[in-house]
Parts: sequence; structure tokens; C-alpha cells
Amino acid sequence: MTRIYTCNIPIEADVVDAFCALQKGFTDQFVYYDKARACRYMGLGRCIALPSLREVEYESGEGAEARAPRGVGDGFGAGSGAAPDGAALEGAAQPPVFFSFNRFDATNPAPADELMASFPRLRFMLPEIVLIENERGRFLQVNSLGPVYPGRVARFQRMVAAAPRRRAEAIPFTVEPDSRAVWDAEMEEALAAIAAGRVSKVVLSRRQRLVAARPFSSKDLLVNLIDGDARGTVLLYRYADVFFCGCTPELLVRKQGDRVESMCLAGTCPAGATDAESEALAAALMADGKNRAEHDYVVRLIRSVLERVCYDVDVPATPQIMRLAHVQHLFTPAAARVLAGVTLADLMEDLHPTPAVAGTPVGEAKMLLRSIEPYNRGFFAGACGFVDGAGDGEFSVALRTGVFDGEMGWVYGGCGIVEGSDAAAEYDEIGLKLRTILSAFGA
Ligand SMILES: C=C(O[C@@H]1C=C(C(=O)O)C=C[C@H]1O)C(=O)O
Repeated sequence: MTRIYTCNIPIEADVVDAFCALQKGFTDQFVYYDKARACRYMGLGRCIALPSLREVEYESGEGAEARAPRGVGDGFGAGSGAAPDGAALEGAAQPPVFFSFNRFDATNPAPADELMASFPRLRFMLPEIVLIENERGRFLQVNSLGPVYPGRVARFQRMVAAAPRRRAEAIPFTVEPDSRAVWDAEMEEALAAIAAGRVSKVVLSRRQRLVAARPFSSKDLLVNLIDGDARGTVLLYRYADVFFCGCTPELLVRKQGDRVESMCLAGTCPAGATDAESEALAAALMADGKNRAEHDYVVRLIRSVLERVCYDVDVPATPQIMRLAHVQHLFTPAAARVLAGVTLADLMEDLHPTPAVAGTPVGEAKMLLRSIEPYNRGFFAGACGFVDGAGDGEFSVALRTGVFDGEMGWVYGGCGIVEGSDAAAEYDEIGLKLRTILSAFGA
């Protein structure tokens, strides 16, 4: 049994400013920051990494006053939103927050780019410090394997209270174009596999190498993504000097007590320059049979997974439009209540990868991608998120992302291919999607 000591202090500071003020001394960094909702977790340092959360218990307290230990073992697995011992989580009793960043295809033997390959294979990572902004308030959480020393908490508290307003930095860069001829050949292979009946849909990706005019930090890109016009959830995972980050619109799964939400997101058109243009593009997207078919594969898979491990499943029959800064998508929200005993990690594994990022059937599409794509995607399109000590949390699909080391990086984007897809149009669609991660370089 691993015992974790968690101390939570309510704070007033802006969590992003606090993160920027504290981050310098920490090479391990973790961010899950929903730009639209108070679901913001920013972790620094690594207290412990665990393969599973079943053998964990924690003592949580406000300041130095720890409460009686909670048996986290069951709590992480329980289908209830209450603390593991059945007591409701009160006030500042914010459970410890574990981060989890998972690769798109963890068993793909092909090499990832050199930056992505440098990350360790760890499952659940508990930071030493987590800055939290959620429906309970804003907190500074300090996690430890021994009782938390009050002086240490006080020092972090002072730094958080004195955090200056963050500053944005624009970073000039160039992108090395990827080969159009290689893309055309990949499209041909994908369309041949579809024509042969091997898959109905496959989601091909492109990656581009980026070189910056001067060194940049993970903080620079994080601040630009959070304060810029990209919509969605900002993700960051830094290990030593290398970091993976981006801003994704795609929720994979959210669990709060027995309430589960997911999102079917597939089918794309440009955002449009004016409201009128954007509405016309959205109407055409809704009416387009090819995009509706691409979308339906995702709806069917997510509904069937939820119908197996949940009840009260609600997935509307007609999609809506999600309008983002650079593109618009067809999107269908999904809601359900989870069967007792099914954990958030179980849900994540059952749902991921969806046909939105792999194809249909999923296993066949993954195998096809291993042979068509010349690289391993690493965390791109993987399931990335957090789980707290009550077993609640969420995972997003790591789209609109890249991996960087301070002077260069790799950016990734993909799109769904079905019968009749056109190589030039799909290439351009990925170009639009790449703009989101590239916007991290503009202040
Ligand atoms: C694969 C990506 O996006 C996915 C593919 C989409 C599509 O093919 O229309 C739309 C949204 C995402 O599910 C990406 O952004 O890289």
C-alpha cells in the first residue's frame, strides 16, 4: 500500500500566473487546462509514478492538519463521487491529482521522433505541487510520501501570493514542408485498403519539423495557448528539457461520480472569415454525406462502448457544429452513468482510440496506420488527462499538439479518409488543423 500525504491550501492567485512563478525549478511539468470551464490542473515536480491506483491511500488536510487516511484503493475504482470511505469531500479536502499521458498506439514497434521517444513509459504521475482551479475553488496542493513539512508549504504559498502577471512572448519560426508526393502515396494506399474492404475509414496524419529563430520555453508556448484564441483544453507534459503540448477540442471521457460524458468529434470544414461565411460552411458540412458518414463511425463506436459499461446512455441522433478558431467540426455529445466498479482508466482504455483518430474497424485501422505512416505517433492522438483520489477526472484526445525541445519541434495533424476522399483537400484540411499548435508561437 502506498500512502500519500496531501495538503491543500486555498489560494487567490491566478493559477497560470502561479504556475509561471513556480515552474522554473521543476523539470517535470503537467497541465490539463480547460479554457472554457473551471477544470484546471497544473502540476510541478514528480512525487511518485504508479502503474495502477488500486494500492494507494491518502491523508488529506488543510495546512498541516492531516485528516484520517482515506482508502484510496477502492476510491479510485469506485463508481461514486464520494470519498472512498463514503464521506463527501468537504471544503478544501481536494484529493491528490494524478496525471496520465498515454501514447496513441503504445505497442507500435516503429520509432517515434527523437523527442517523443525520450519520454518514459509511466502510467499515473503524482506531482509534488498541483495548482488547482475547479468547482470547489482554487488550491495549492502539495503531495508527499511523508508528512508535509509546514515550512515547505509556506514557501510555495508565499511564491504563489507574490506571482507577477505572466508575460507573453512571440517566437518566430519556420516549418520544413513535408513531402506532398509522400502524402499522395499514403492516400493511395489508404484508398486502396478502403476499396478492398479492409477498413471503411482510416485517419492519416502528417508531421512537420519546426525550427525556431531562438530558444523558447514550455512556459512561452503554454501561456500563448492559454491566452490565445485556440479553443479547447491545453495540455502540457514536460520531462527534462523535452515537452509535449497543444490545445485539443476533443474530450475523450469525463467522470464525476457515476456521471460520464464523452464526445464524438469528426467531420471538418474551415472556420470562415465572417459569421455569414462560417454559417454557410457549417450548413454545407451538416449536409455533406461523406463528413456525416465519417462522423457516424465515431458515434456508433462511442455509443456501443458506453452501452456495454454504462447505463442511461444518451447520444443524440443528430450532430451539432463546434466552431473553433481555424476549423469547424461535426460534434455529438454523449452522456451516461457508469456501472459501479468501472474506473475512469477502464473507460479511457475502452474508448481509446476512437474512429475519430484511428478509423473503422479500430484494430484494422491501427494495423493499417502502422504500415502506412512512416513514424510512430507517440502522444499525438493519445489519451491524456488526470484522475483524482476520488476516482474522478477526465481525458482528452491529444490533437493539435507537438513535441518540442526549446529550439525545434515536431507538429502533428490528421484527418479521416473514407471512400471518395481527395488527397489535395485532406492535405489542406490538416494544414488548417496545424495552425492551432502553430498559434502557440504567436503572443
Ligand atoms: C486527427 C485530427 O482531428 C480529428 C479528425 C477530424 C476529421 O477527420 O474531420 C476531426 C476532428 C478530430 O477528431 C487532428 O486534429 O489531427
